[in-house]
Amino acid sequence: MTQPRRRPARFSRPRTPHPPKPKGGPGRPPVDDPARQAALDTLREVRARDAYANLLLPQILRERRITGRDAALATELAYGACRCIGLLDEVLDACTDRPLAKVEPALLDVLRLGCYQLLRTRIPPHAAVASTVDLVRAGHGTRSSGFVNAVLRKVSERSEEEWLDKLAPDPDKDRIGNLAMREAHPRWVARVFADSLGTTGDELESALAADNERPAVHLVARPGEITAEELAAMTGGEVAPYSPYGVRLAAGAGDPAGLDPVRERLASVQDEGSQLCAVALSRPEIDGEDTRWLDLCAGPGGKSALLGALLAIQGGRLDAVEKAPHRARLVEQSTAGLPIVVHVGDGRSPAALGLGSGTFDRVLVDAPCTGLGSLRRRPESRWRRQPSDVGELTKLQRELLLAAVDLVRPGGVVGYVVCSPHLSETVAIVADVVRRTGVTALDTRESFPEMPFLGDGPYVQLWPHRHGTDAMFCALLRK
Ligand SMILES: C[S@@+](CC[C@H](N)C(=O)[O-])C[C@H]1O[C@@H](n2cnc3c(N)ncnc32)[C@H](O)[C@@H]1O
Repeated sequence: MTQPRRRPARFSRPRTPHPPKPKGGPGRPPVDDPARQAALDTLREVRARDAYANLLLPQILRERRITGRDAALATELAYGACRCIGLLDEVLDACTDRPLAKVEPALLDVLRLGCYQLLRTRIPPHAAVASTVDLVRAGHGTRSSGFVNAVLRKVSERSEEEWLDKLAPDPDKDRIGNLAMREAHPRWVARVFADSLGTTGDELESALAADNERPAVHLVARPGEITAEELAAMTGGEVAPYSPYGVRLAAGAGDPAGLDPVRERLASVQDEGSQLCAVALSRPEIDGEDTRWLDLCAGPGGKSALLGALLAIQGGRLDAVEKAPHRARLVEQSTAGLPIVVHVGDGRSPAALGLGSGTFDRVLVDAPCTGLGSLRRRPESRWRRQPSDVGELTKLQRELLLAAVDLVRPGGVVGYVVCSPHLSETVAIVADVVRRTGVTALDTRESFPEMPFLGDGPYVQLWPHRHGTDAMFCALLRK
């Protein structure tokens, strides 16, 4: 292994250039470090079984009764390390004498956990290394712990900034690659954001950085049952800036499922951007009847519940289609008591479900997508998604939107929504369907009257760094 050149530290965090060598032998008892063990188990399951960290870790914490500071540390380490797996691997690769692919996967998990602590937390380096090495010794013996100790000691010789200066592409030659590594995104995702924003400048950096922040939790107050102001007073949250039904919970407000209004079905958890896209469908004026609405991709039912509640007030019925039976059941649960009929089936074959051409006044297509607009919610997902996923999804999105245009009546409105800023999933799909069917693109910005920074239109692309919402895309079309 070549020793990286030392450079002056730019960060003020405490640094120990040479953390102590591991002590103790193979007979040492397993460590009692519930926070790091929980984080490590999460990293392992994410790698080995494609688990979702944001679903698995809360379960581990509950089962092991890990609370308070340990729970906070486990969360910071597990989510933080998952978010920057690619960056951690670049640094680790520079500190090992064999390719990372040849490192035993279970040891790689440990290295990632240790590397994250060294680069991105205030944990003193000697504590980060020693506690990580203890985890290895407990599970793998002294030989492996020696290897981990040696690699992490190398990592600890530089701060994150210094590693980035050494490893990131030259910004003058590859600005996107540089920002991608600095903000811990795959390069292709940074490219997608740059294409959608139309810049590789400071705004791209802000957009990438926003994915590394933990999002605020939003509730939606069910229309006709409770107002946003009442919900805010009951939950200690504050009325959200844009959605007429939104409440933003204070950071650290705890599990929203335990809040009284949520248990009593007066409210549910829903990103403010999702609320706005559902409400937008209801906003353009239409002539004549306005009582038959359709949600063509309904599971798990967040937007159906909001649309169904609006229809309960004005009179009408929502048909909700969902292909996956278990998700259709979730729609039924989340919309119980509302004027909604749930159909299990494929939205591309609506006739098989008894849904006729030209029968609906408004149709929502909240299509399956890459989810590149909600990376801040799913720590590991940016590294799991592949550019090759896009082709299959865009085919499905196009087919679903064409089916929606067929199902809406002349004069009715179709809303096309994805949680992604990828141009292939957004404007390219809509442009193609407009061209093929002759529907009219509405100025969708008019149906987001509360929102600033909506650009030139006619469609709406929300962004975490601009609006504090997920990066939802919405296009409204009139037949
Ligand atoms: C983005 S999610 C919808 C989220 C939902 N509108 C909400 O607000 O809770 C897309 C949904 O479409 C479903 N889906 C995928 N292919 C489908 C198809 N061909 N027909 C109907 N639903 C489909 C997926 O199972 C998934 O539940």
